[in-house]
Amino acid sequence: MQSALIVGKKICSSLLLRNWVRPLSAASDKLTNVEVNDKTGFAKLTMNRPPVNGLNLDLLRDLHQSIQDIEKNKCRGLILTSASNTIFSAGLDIMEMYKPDQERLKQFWTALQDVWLALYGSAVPTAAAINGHSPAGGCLLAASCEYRVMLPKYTIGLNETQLGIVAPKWFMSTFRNVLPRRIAEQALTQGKMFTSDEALKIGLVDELAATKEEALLKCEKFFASFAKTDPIARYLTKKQLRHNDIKELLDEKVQDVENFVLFVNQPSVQKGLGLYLESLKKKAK
Ligand SMILES: CC/C=C\CCC/C=C/C(=O)SCCNC(=O)CCNC(=O)[C@H](O)C(C)(C)COP(=O)(O)OP(=O)(O)OC[C@H]1O[C@@H](n2cnc3c(N)ncnc32)[C@H](O)[C@@H]1OP(=O)(O)O
Repeated sequence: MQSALIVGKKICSSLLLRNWVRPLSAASDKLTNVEVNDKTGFAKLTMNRPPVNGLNLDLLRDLHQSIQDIEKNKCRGLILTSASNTIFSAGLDIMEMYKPDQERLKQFWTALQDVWLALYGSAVPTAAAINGHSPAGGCLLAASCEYRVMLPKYTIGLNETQLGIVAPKWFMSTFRNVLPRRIAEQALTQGKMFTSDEALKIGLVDELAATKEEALLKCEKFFASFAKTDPIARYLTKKQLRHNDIKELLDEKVQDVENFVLFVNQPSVQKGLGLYLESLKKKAK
C-alpha cells in the first residue's frame, strides 16, 4: 500500500487520526494521495500513476484503501481527481490483461470489484473532478460518484465494445444510474466516447469547469448542498437506490471473477488486446 493521508496539507499527527497515517514511501512511489481539509472535512483523493493513471493492481489496491480510510474517518465528502494535467484515468491497465499471470489476473479483477463496491456504495458523499480524458475504467470511477464536474476538451465514456470487449453488468448499471436507459444503451453498444460538451448535454457530467480548482470548488458546493440534510438519512436513501446494483455484484462476485478470467484468456481477446496495445504505442511515437 502506497497511499498517504494528509490532513490540512500536512501529515496528521493528532491522536484521533494517528492510526490513519500509513507509512510514507518515497514520494515518487505514491499512487494515491489523500488530503483532508480540516475545516470542511472534505477529502481530495488524487490518483497519481503516470503517465495515464492506468488502473493496475497496485493503484486499485491503493484506491480501495484510501476510500476505506476516508470512510472510516467520517469525512464529509470525497472528491476523486487526478494528478495528471490531461488524463483523469486511461481505465484498466491493459498490461494487466495481456498475457496475464493467472493468479494476479484474479486479484486484479477482485481489486476492481472492491474499489467499485467501496466507491459506488460509499456512505460519504462522492464527486469526481474530471480533469482529463476518462475512458472505460476511468469513466466507471467517475460515474460511480454522485456528482461529476469535467474540464473542457476531454473525452469520457465506456468504450469497451470498440476494444472488442464487453463491459460487465455492474459497469452498465453504473451508467444506467446516471443516464436515461436509451442513451445508456446507445452509448454502451457504440462504445461511444463523449466530449466534455456532449457529456454535459446528455447528463453524464453535471457541470463543466474551466480549471481543476474550479472543478474542486464545484464538487465542494455539491457537498455543501447536503448541509441541511441528516447524513444518515442521506446515506440510507443513497443505499436503497443503489442496493440492487450492489447486491447483484455481491451475489455473483466469485462467478464474475471467473467470467472475467475466462473471457480475457480467449485467444481472440488476447489478440485484440495485443493489437490495441500496439496501436496505442504506435500513436505515442
Ligand atoms: C467479462 C468482462 C471482461 C472484460 C471487461 C474489461 C473492461 C475494461 C475496461 C477498461 O478500462 S479497458 C482500458 C480502456 N482504455 C482505453 O481504451 C484508453 C486507451 N488510452 C488512450 O486512449 C490514450 O492513451 C489516452 C488515455 C487518451 C491518453 O492519450 P495520450 O496521448 O496522453 O497518451 P498516450 O496514448 O501516448 O499513452 C501514454 C502511454 O500510456 C499507455 N497507455 C495508455 N492507455 C493505456 C491503458 N489503458 N493500459 C495500458 N497502457 C496504456 C500508452 O500505450 C503509452 O505507452 P508508452 O509510453 O509505453 O508508449
